[in-house]
Amino acid sequence: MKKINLHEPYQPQNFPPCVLLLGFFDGVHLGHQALLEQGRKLAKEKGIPLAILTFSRHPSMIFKKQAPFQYLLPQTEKEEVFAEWGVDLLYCVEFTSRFANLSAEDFVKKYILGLQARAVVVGFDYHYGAQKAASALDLKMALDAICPVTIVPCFEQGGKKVSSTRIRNALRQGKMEEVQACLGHAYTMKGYVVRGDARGRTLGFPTANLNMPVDQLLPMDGIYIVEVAWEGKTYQGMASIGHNVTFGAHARSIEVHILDFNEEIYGETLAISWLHYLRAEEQFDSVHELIHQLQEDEKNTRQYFAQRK
Ligand SMILES: Cc1cc2nc3c(=O)[nH]c(=O)nc-3n(C[C@H](O)[C@H](O)[C@H](O)COP(=O)(O)O)c2cc1C
Ligand SMILES: Nc1ncnc2c1ncn2[C@@H]1O[C@H](COP(=O)(O)OP(=O)(O)O)[C@@H](O)[C@H]1O
Repeated sequence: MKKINLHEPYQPQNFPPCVLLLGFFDGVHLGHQALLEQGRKLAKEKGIPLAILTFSRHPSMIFKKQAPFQYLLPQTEKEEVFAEWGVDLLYCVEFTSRFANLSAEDFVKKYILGLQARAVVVGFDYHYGAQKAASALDLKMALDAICPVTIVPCFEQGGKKVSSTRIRNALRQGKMEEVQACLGHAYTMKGYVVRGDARGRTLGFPTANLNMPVDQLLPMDGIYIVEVAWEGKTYQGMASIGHNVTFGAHARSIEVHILDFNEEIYGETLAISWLHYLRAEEQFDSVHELIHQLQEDEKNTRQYFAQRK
């Protein structure tokens, strides 16, 4: 996949004809995947590259005072997913005031026809142009005669629209099964292992402490059943997102105890998949009670995986 950065006003270049998908695609959920499927099919039929027009940062960053934006999937990982889907070209626009103020007509001229689109695929709720005033239907009416526009209908799960907002809300409530149903796979984040207080091993439950992602949305605080991928292997585990309240005020940390595992892995990168919310973090009166609870968590975790088989 070739990535081409664009900054309004960009210099016209010799772009190849393409099938163009439009959108931000945060999380690349099942709704986004429906667009990718459709785009891939059209690109194959026409024998031309599949391209995506997206933004280097989330548009809300220029409208709201909220940096860093917390993504469902950090940009570099999203690009890896696009490449796996067979996307050939990624047009990445820096979302600036100048870009946001383009009229709908200018956007179509510069960023659809200018990028040599021969077919366009958008979702049913797509909007574009200044104040996002133009809709997917407007795009179809403006463009269809010269460049066919496919509008992908609403993709639902459990009778409700799949959207990045819905996934964010579910993450904030620890509803990991709903998140997974919308994504088509478990919510996953990558992090490398940093040192903690070296207390875990004394409890009989060593925990790999992960560096905190700065730009990815965390699930709600609590204790979870997880899967840990490391060096091409997958391990069962249980993880905590919280403040280790039993031991006084700590900054929020992500810690994972990997079952049936005993290796030093400081500095290693792990991918944690969040499968199921077990319980809230508790403040125990004694270390002994915490250990007892960790043993219970382990029992529940093993049971979960045994039943999943
Ligand atoms: C599955 C799991 C459940 C946990 N539950 C709690 C809890 O309920 N209350 C709490 O204070 N700490 C909880 N912790 C965090 C432990 O306090 C923490 O892992 C321990 O203090 C070791 O810290 P260290 O890695 O910095 O040495 C939990 C950790 C894991 C892995
Ligand atoms: N089963 C395991 N799960 C997680 N980490 C483990 C495990 N076995 C050994 N380790 C190693 O032990 C370290 C955690 O031990 P711990 O006493 O909790 O120290 P720290 O507070 O530095 O995390 C991990 O970072 C990892 O290198």
